[in-house]
Amino acid sequence: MTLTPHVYWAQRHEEIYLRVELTDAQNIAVRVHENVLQFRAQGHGAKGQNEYKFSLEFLLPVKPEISYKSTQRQVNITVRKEQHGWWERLIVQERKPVFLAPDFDRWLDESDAEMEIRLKEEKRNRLKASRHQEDGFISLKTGFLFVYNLVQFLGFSWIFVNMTVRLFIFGQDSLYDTFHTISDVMFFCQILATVEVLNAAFGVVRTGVIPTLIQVVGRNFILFIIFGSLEEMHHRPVVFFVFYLWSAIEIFRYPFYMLGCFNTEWKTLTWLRYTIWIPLYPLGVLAEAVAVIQSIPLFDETKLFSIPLPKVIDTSISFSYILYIYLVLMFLGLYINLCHLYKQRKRRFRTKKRKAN
Ligand SMILES: CCCCCCCCCCCCC[C@@H](O)CC(=O)SCCNC(=O)CCNC(=O)[C@H](O)C(C)(C)COP(=O)(O)OP(=O)(O)OC[C@H]1O[C@@H](n2cnc3c(N)ncnc32)[C@H](O)[C@@H]1OP(=O)(O)O
Repeated sequence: MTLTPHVYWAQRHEEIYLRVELTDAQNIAVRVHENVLQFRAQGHGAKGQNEYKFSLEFLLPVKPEISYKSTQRQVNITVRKEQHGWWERLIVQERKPVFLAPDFDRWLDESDAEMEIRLKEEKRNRLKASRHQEDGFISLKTGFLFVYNLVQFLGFSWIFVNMTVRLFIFGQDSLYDTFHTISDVMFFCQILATVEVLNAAFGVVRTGVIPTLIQVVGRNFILFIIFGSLEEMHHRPVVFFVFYLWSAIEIFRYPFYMLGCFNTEWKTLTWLRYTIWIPLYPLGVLAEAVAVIQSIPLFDETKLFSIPLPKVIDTSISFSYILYIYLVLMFLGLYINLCHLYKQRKRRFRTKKRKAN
């Protein structure tokens, strides 16, 4: 005697779903030939562990390729309709066989199914639109970062090359007029560098705000307050050392970022970006500290930026006190940024190694 399993069905405009109630089905044979689906399998059904089979002649043409998935409780079969449309019933015979019933878990009537299609379509369109928006934002961000890094690279390269050439041509004399030849471009680059704090704050780049703030505020303090406001500092060799050390890292850092904008890297450049800060950063802070120390008597003499006290006391608080505090802050800043750069270096080379494995 042929045993038939319970079969439940539902449809969409493009597909037919069949759920065959057989537990632990094995040796499943299912195929569609000339719109007739034939199914045979062994499993546990309404009549216990047995071989079960059934066949269905579909009402309208279907594609011969079918897909099925057997789970512990049932076999799910998906058949694709030859033509997109809604069928009034599943099979050719008007009287449905007793083993066949609607699958109410998946059942939709035609208007529900149309609504489902519309919702899917809308979801797809929304996804597409947000992807377009995202792509637009990413390319705008990449373009902005690339131009920013390029401008900084050109600025710092000009500074570095100019100072090197002048050193070769004028020797020691070039140390005394660095400020006059270089300061305009350095002012421009360092004002522009405040963009890096905003980039970090608004998540445009993946980096911490504090290290960037320390870097930008630290340099701008030296550039604008110590060098910019005291003419007596302009001819000191310390300007040369500070500017040279600052630009020496930037001629590697910015091209590294430029390549990063296109997800590209040049290993030597990456190594230089994450390595030469090791000698340059402490030397840079040392040069900046020398500049601050040299400026202290000048601020005392000129009383520039001193804070006046009430007339009866007839004195003022010299700016040099602020500079002593700043000297302490500098070494605190140096410590924070050395730790940050060390972490960034470890992260970069660890990731690279993992990728290589
Ligand atoms: C709170 C204020 C208190 C003020 C107190 C003042 C204290 C004073 C302390 C003074 C210390 C300053 C001394 C300093 O002036 C001395 C010198 O500069 S000497 C010369 C040597 N200097 C250096 O080597 C430092 C150079 N500067 C830097 O490295 C950065 O400015 C720093 C913030 C320190 C670290 O950079 P960052 O955190 O950004 O690390 P990464 O380069 O690894 O970048 C992280 C990821 O972000 C991507 N990124 C970053 N910037 C850009 C960009 N412009 N364009 C594109 N992409 C960018 C980068 O690719 C990384 O992405 P991923 O991880 O995906 O690779």
